[in-house]
Amino acid sequence: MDIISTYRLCKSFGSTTASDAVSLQVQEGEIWGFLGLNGAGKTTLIRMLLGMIRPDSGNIRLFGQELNTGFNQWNDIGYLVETPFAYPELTVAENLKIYYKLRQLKQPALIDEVIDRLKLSPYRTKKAKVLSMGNQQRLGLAKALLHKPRLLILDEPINGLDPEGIVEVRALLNELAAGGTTVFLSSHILGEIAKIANRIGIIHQGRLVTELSTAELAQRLQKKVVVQTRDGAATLALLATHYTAAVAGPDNTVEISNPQALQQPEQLASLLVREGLPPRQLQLVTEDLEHFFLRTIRS
Ligand SMILES: Nc1ncnc2c1ncn2[C@@H]1O[C@H](COP(=O)(O)OP(=O)(O)OP(=O)(O)O)[C@@H](O)[C@H]1O
Repeated sequence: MDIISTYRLCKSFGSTTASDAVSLQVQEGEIWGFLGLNGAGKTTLIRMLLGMIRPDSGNIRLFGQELNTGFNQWNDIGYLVETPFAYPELTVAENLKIYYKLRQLKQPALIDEVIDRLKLSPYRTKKAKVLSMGNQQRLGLAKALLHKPRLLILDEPINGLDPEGIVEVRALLNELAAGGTTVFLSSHILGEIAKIANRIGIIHQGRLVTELSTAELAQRLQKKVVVQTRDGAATLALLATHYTAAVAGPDNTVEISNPQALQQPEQLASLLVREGLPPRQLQLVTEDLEHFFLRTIRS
């Protein structure tokens, strides 16, 4: 079942189109990463999903039910949008207790459970205002997870976390997804989202430019063999007769992206040796995510 489904969702602020006919589907147990530059429209879409702002047109279904018509699934949703808000003078445990009461929960053990899960035990009796940014983020996640929602919506959840914190959040989200929780998260950090999500949507200027699984992403990243010998011009002339996609690269290198060269670089090496141009460097290079992202939003 689609846990989230949007159809041609539009929202403008004056002359700025923040959401331009966005249609997307998120299935149960997926970690769906919403990727875009600052101002691309991620928060706007998340706020529409949470009913915080109304779309100008289009349609949202959560758990198969239309959002505008008597939607009452909020107990199944946890969220963290933008900076995690906490009552600064209250302790971590007290902050969670407020959410516990607001959500009208009936299992006191949930608070300890979530404190433990988010590794907040050492800070339990510390006031929220003295927490580091990373721990404030954890407290925000703890609030979002307190009631064990089926759908977790997180806007930039790894902002402010140190590398260790990022690894922990990634493990936590994987664990939740393995247990059937659906996670929809936004980020502008490409490398991280590729590691956390199993599907990625790229948004640019309010438009969903592409949507793909992380496995598809790995396939779509451009690959090339980069060769360097003592004579760049001669190497290019030689390789261009054997490989259609041989071009001059920086620093006297030659770059070849033919599948044949990618699959059998040893043949290419033998050819160079035979012709008196033994390679000083022969490397299989995969496009980095930053480059893929820029290529995608520009196309
Ligand atoms: N309430 C608003 N009033 C006017 N313009 C807005 C409002 N909210 C968002 N925008 C504009 O809509 C566009 C999309 O903003 P949005 O916050 O959704 O982007 P984002 O991808 O979440 O960016 P960021 O990563 O910086 O949070 C931006 O140009 C922003 O300035």
